[in-house]
Amino acid sequence: MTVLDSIIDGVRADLAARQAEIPFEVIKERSLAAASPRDVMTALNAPGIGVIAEVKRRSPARGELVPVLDPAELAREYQAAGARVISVLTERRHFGGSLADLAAVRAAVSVPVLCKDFVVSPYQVHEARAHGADMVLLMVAALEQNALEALLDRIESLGMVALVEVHNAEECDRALEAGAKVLDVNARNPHTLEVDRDMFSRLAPGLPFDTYKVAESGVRSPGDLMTYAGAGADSVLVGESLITSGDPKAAVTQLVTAGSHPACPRPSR
Ligand SMILES: O=P(O)(O)OC[C@@H](O)[C@@H](O)c1c[nH]c2ccccc12
Repeated sequence: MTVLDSIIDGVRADLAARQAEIPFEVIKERSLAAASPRDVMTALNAPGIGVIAEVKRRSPARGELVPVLDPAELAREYQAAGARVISVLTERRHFGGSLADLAAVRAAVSVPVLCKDFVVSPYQVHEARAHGADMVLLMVAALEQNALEALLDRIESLGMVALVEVHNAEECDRALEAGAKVLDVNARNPHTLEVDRDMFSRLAPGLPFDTYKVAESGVRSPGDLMTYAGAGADSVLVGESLITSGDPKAAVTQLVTAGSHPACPRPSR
């Protein structure tokens, strides 16, 4: 059993417990009654290379990242430093997150918010929206093709944007086939947790020019952002290196500054 398999098992068990408490119809009503989604595409398409900054308490690879983390305060710092979208890890068992973290961040910032979880059921899409999500992650590696398509449609029908995560060429084809408009190439292999920073530059040339491209995982510095920009990334998604930097606001500022520098390569879109 790979790391991804065991995470998904835990996600399904937690999901079953929540479903036993709140019926699908109720969570659906709450998602429809929530404040309208924010405009993700306009935020992502601002000039220069974008920074999506992640609120992440722990990781399967590193354990706890910092002892006390106030998600709302951290998100405010990310926004003040110029992050375009704030990603919130909501998975509990391996990342220490929660839907409460998502709601707290959504209330603290005015930029769009990404729900980062292992979504396997429509129930989770409605939960995400009910807690303020504007964007929802779908991992191709965790989903059969028909589930991927159905979840993507549901995310869009609620006015949100799907961030579709891929790790290889076959997953890129499946994501595009499903109609993904925003793709993220995760340099971390979800089965082994190993980071391969060349993954983006191998996959990006095969993607349509009008697909919005996010490079994800293992971004440590403005240099990494420039490298990904040179390979065609429109935005980078960064978690761990911000959280552990000691000064997340300064770390985001450095990335945003590099991404808007005239010498930074521009995507061709
Ligand atoms: O902390 P990093 O190395 O900057 O990586 C962030 C992000 O890519 C990582 O949290 C992630 C990528 N895909 C995921 C899927 C689920 C949970 C988490 C993730």
